[in-house]
Amino acid sequence: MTYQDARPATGLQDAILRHLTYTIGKDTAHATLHDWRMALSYAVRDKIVDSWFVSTRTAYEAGAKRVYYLSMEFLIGRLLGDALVNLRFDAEAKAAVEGLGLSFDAVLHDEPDAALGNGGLGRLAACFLESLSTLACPAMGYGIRYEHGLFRQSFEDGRQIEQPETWLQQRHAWEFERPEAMYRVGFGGHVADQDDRAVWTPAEAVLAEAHDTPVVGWQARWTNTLRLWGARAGDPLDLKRFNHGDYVGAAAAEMLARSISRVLYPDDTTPAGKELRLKQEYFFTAASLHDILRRFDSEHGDIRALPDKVAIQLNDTHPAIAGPELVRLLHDERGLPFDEAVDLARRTLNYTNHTLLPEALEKWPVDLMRHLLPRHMMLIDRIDADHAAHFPARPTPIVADGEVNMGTLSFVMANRVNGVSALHTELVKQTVFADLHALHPERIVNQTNGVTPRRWLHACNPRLSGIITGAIGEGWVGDLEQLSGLEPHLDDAGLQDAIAGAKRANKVDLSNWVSATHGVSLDPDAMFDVQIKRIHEYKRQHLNILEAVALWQAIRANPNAGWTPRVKIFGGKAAPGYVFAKKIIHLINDVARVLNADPVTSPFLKVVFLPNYNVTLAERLIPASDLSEQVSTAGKEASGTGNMKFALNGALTVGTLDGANVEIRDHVGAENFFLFGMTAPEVVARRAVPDHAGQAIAADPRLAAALEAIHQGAFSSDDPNRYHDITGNLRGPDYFLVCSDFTDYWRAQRAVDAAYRDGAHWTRMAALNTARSGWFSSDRTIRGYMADIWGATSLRPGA
Ligand SMILES: [N-]=[N+]=N[C@]1([C@H](N)O)O[C@H](CO)[C@@H](O)[C@H](O)[C@H]1O
Repeated sequence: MTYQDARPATGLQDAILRHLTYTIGKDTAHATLHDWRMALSYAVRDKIVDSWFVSTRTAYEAGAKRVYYLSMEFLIGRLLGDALVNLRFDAEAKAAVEGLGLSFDAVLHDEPDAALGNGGLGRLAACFLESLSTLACPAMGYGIRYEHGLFRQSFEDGRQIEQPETWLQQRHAWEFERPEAMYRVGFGGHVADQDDRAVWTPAEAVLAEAHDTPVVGWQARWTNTLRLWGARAGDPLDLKRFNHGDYVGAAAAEMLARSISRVLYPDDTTPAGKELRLKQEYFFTAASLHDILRRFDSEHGDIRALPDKVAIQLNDTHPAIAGPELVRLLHDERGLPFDEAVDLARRTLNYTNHTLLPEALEKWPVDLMRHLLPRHMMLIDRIDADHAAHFPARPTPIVADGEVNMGTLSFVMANRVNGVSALHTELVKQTVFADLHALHPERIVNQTNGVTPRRWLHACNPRLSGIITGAIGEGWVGDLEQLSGLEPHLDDAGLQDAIAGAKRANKVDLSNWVSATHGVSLDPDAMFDVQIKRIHEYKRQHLNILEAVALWQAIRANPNAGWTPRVKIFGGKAAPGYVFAKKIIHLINDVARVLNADPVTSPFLKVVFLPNYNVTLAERLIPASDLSEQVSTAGKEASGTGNMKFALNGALTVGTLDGANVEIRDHVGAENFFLFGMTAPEVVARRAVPDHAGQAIAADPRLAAALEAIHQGAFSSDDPNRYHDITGNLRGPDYFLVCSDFTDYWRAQRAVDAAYRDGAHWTRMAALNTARSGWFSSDRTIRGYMADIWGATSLRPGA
């Protein structure tokens, strides 16, 4: 079967009207914006299905090796705009919708974000699926169909308020139910020996029901599947109880079952550690492995060929139970000898580590694991003993101190383990997995993260995208390293003006939106200095706001010193239980209230915290950004991916040598990057210095004054002691070295001010960031996984 181009035919307006009538059941006179958006979505979806069927058939007939990406999170965002761009229908759709007298923007913005993730890890999974399709690599994503994604964030008196997210309140246009793909997943119960085979009899079971979303690649030449599992009870209603008027009891089983896929745990990096979370992790992992083996059996005969035909990627430790579960399916259910089952599983599984934060590595109490998954606990002990037997000299136990270390389990059961940036991978070898690395020196490899250029440049920044295509053609969208072709053109004044003009127009759009939705007016000629990411101490949003306070004080002291007008824009959610992070949010809002009302300084400095940061808000903010804040304590941010999106869209980075910042600086050139702060080894050394914060404060009066203002309640006159926990921490332990990096951060920010005042120079640096960021495409990352980890190939010639 040769490759067949699956690109579809057109006539979109007719299709929209047909779906409005026959799928939505509305006539044009009564249709709502939502109806039109659904009709357009169905019309577009029809065209994706054609590519989907061809891709699915081609993969089957090729008997190709398949990649399975197991992730508790897929931070997808909206799909309509992305589908239109990948189908190359965005222009026609705009014409069709406007031809029907509607606003194209309004229709697109009617779609809720699919916020099925917390941050970078979840968004990376979504970018990876899109690149897997663009590269025509047969693959499936497996995850959970949460009824409620990441909570909605709003502010009340500057405090974060969480409300349930409700993306499924209305029909989700992009999914197809697959009731035929339904699996029973057991929990609890006991294990008995029958004719020297372990037989697990669960105490309870839920059904995992599949919902498929097609993932279309660039130019719709290939479409893979994202399969999300929804949980439901075997018996949805206990009629006897119902007939006895016990209505709650009658629905209890259904409620209990559905709670497994009810809501996403809102913790980024740090694990929830709750029993329900472990149930979620086993639920989707078990259903996915069942489905993978069913498909394998339908295509291939001998299970011993599994590693040749299947590569499974574990997105962090969340699906780490896949190791024992696959051994259970091969050994207990299919009768393979234990060692062979372990070997097959190990050659099929791979694990990505996304963080070094000790508190982020999942550890489950042995009692809980034994209670919930008795057979798996037995297998974990046996795998542990088996590994220890191979390396008696250097014990690296999976089970220790009454806990199951899911990181060690993932490592021991993986063929390849990878970090997500060059620095992170080295630190993984030197710290969290140093012992295991010594035992298995070939196992850890690096795959530096990437982002899809379709969503994160072509779709979200059409102005810059058009200019680039005008200069070098459109090949860059599918082959991002072609952006380097821009560089020889950058002396052309016309091109520079166009690039500067596009950035300013994006900033005007953002200013209009911020003023319309938040009542804050922003000067589009001011520098837009943006920090958008989850709120966490290691990401140091409090270093950024401390600098804002110091700058405010400096401007007040000398208003006519020729300050560079700057707007500091923040966005990001704090895990609901993370009190210190929520305090940082409150502080930023309190500082914003005071600074923005200050007639002396507000022409030069404004602070805005935009609520409910999500994928769609990122798509609005990043094209309008001049400065990207990547200021984490070196050695803490495994990679970052926002940093790549900003560089791609011509925002300059002020950042530390942490995560992928290091590689961004290498690619864009040190002269086009504002570096500051200690390196990872310097951080470790500085932390050992007694009273390192006190010393830094004593050496920098500006820092001392800013801290004192916060401490004295300058931004919380209604509650002067409100931030004593923050100032107490920064003047004391300051584990993330905010104070020790402050002086150099201030220096870097003043260098940024100076550079921004030279518009042509700034534009050139910005354009060089774009031209030299091609390597940070998730297509490049996925090619790396295909070659170095999965041994998978593209089914499209020349991909
Ligand atoms: N979990 N986790 N880890 C992260 C992010 N918080 O989601 O994964 C992201 C994706 O690998 C990284 O970019 C980021 O540095 C890292 O902290």
